[in-house]
Amino acid sequence: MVVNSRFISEPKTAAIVGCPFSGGQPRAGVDRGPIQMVEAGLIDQLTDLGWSVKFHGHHQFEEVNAVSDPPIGILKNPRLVSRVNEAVAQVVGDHARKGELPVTLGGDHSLAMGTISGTLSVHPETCVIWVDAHADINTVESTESGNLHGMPVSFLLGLGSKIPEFSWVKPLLKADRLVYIGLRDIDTGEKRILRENNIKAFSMHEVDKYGIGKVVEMALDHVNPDRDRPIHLSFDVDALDPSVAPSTGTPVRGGLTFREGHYICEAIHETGCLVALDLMEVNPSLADDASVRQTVQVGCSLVRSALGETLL
Ligand SMILES: NC(=[NH2+])NCCC[C@H](N)C(=O)O
Ligand SMILES: [Mn+2]
Ligand SMILES: [Mn+2]
Repeated sequence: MVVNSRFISEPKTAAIVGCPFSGGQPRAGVDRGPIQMVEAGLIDQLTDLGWSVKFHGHHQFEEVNAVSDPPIGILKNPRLVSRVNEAVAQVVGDHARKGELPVTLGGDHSLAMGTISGTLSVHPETCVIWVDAHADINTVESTESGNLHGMPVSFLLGLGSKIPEFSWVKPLLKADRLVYIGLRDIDTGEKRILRENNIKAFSMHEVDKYGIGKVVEMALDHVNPDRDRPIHLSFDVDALDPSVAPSTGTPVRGGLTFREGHYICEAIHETGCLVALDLMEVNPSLADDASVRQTVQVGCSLVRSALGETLL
């Protein structure tokens, strides 16, 4: 197996950043996602692909958990989410600085505030490909739920009013370096934000219209026209149809097929530009045992595809 990745040093090392964290949303159990993916054999699977894999156990957020954390406005667990993400940004940045590929396993998608901050601190030219049913771009003003997993992108872009607690998040992501694939459940306020900031998004409508091959090509042409910029792929497992990945906190029907999800990962691997990967929102406490096993396995196979597994 040939690992294709021009920004990663030899020997190609994948650093698993296990983040058992659920504070960005209300449903218990999403903190078990990374634990189950590792237990399902992900480390060995990546080793078999030719990676040297670093994994020193899941990150512990207990100390952070202890702080008293009343809502700020309607934002829930703001201090907890902020501190955990600040730590994640540090860890992801440290791995990236060493030329390793950080693979962050969530946990809820608020963690991307940390992972993408970490990546951008090392690779400022990075573009972000966000694969999700949701845009996760609510601002402090627009959020209706107050769940921070619906907001990380607005923090990274510097949109909305600033909260002192999150002052460590630098707005290093430019709107034209971000592209979405798989969207189908966007809040009214988010639609306006996407429009006003001219953010490129390929919803399921475009996936149906053009096919996934063309959509990925157009997405890359937008954020990475010469295929020379580093890519951070942030994959929310709820981008997949609930029949493919049922165990997740905010499932939305009409999603990506198994192959469409894997195709995205394979095509991004082929660019050789991947510098960081997130696999988020696997919640093993939702749905029956068979559905949980299926979702955990899909999570592992998406990671393998992004790290070079091919069908032939
Ligand atoms: N990462 C996710 N699953 N996000 C779901 C977000 C749902 C909704 N837009 C909200 O802001 O609450
Ligand atoms: Mn989502
Ligand atoms: Mn998400």
